[in-house]
Amino acid sequence: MALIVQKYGGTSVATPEKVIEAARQILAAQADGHQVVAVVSAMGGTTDRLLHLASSVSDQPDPAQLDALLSTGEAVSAALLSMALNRHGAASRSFSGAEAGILTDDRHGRATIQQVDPRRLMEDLRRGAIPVVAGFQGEAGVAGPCTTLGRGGSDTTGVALAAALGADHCEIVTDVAGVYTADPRKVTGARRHTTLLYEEMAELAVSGAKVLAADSVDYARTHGVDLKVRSNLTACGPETWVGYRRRCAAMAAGGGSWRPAGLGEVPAIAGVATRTGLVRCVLRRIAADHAVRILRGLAERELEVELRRYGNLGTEDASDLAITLPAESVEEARALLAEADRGARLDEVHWTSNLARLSVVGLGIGQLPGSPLRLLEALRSVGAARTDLLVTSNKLSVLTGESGLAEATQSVHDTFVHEPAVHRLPTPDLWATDHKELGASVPALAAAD
Ligand SMILES: Nc1ncnc2c1ncn2[C@@H]1O[C@H](COP(=O)(O)OP(=O)(O)O)[C@@H](O)[C@H]1O
Ligand SMILES: N[C@@H](CC(=O)OP(=O)(O)O)C(=O)O
Repeated sequence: MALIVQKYGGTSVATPEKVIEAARQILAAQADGHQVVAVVSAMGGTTDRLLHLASSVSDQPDPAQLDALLSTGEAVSAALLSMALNRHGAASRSFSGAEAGILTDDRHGRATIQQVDPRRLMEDLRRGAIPVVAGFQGEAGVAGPCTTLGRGGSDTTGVALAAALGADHCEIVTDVAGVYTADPRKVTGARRHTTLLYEEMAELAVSGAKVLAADSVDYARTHGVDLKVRSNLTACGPETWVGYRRRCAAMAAGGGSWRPAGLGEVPAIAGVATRTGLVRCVLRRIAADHAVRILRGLAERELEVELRRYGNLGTEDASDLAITLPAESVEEARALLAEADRGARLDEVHWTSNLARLSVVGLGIGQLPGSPLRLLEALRSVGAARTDLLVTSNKLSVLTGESGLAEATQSVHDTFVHEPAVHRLPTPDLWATDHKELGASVPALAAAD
């Protein structure tokens, strides 16, 4: 019937029992007449253990060797899953990313998929076999060295294979039943979405909702791959669909009429997400050429840095510069500042660590008057620190302290998610004709699970 790519995350292959359960679900899909390509992550905790192992041998491991090491985690789970499938009589073999035809650029540790040649997988599918692909990895050009795609990269492997194989959709199998309005393990009352648009999911993912890796959502959007996020406990339970086509279908089934949010109406909230482990660096009164040198240096090193503020607070020739970066990048950033500082005065540098960014995502939320104020109020009501408010059309975000983050997130979720939602959808070309015919509105949120 359909060709489906099923990606099993680290939590879904964490133990031999879970590997066997994954095999059972794959076989059930095959028995239903579907062709399945499985993609697996390393068994839960393995990648962190391998990183730790590397650091106990070298404080600066060669990036290519680090990739060679990290890719073994996925190789283990792929081989185990194939064995479990074989044991139940299914033809199956495991593939490394390279064997599966995944070609990347050569940026070790954060490679980008450039091309996928799925012919070997297709041969196996034609023979009725079930290919199991090690996620998170590829090769830098044909017969090039092994590369890895960055944390959470197996999601991108699944989506890229689904696109290359022309699969019906890509299933992301994980330890929750879909995408919620906040991490359901941390926020009481988080509600599962039945459908989400790529744009909503992409903002949630970059804001820290780790249920899907941000790169995989971008890949899915550009290649038109529908994503189904579901629990590893059952293939028939609740789920969340991410993509235009599925939202259209859900709208058709929902009845009612769709309309964009009017001026002053509350847009639908996709969710609240947090990122921890951030550090803020403020440089006071630095000269413009110096600021440019620093920003250029950060960009050249490809450090993940957010420019939070750059502005002149009164004096003509000097401004304040505020940046936020993940704690892992601080050492490199400090070295860069010291280098850029040669000959300049940099005595007023302030570092603040243990920060978190708390974001509220919703299409059009930034254009709604008063919504930034409500975010600040929600934080104030629980005594949470708040600084560097950022407002974009689809997101409000603020820096706060890591301590008290749970309470702050709950308060912001209570404030925004329990308000009545009106659906505000972009009209990509794909929809231009469809939505008029469908003329339906969908409750974006299922009843709380
Ligand atoms: N908005 C959200 N919806 C669902 N899960 C979320 C959300 N935000 C964070 N999560 C977390 O993401 C986790 C799943 O991601 P991850 O641990 O990377 O799983 P996997 O091992 O399957 O890749 C969930 O257990 C949940 O705690
Ligand atoms: N093993 C990699 C790749 C991955 O995607 O893992 P998971 O699916 O468990 O998030 C990581 O830990 O980042």
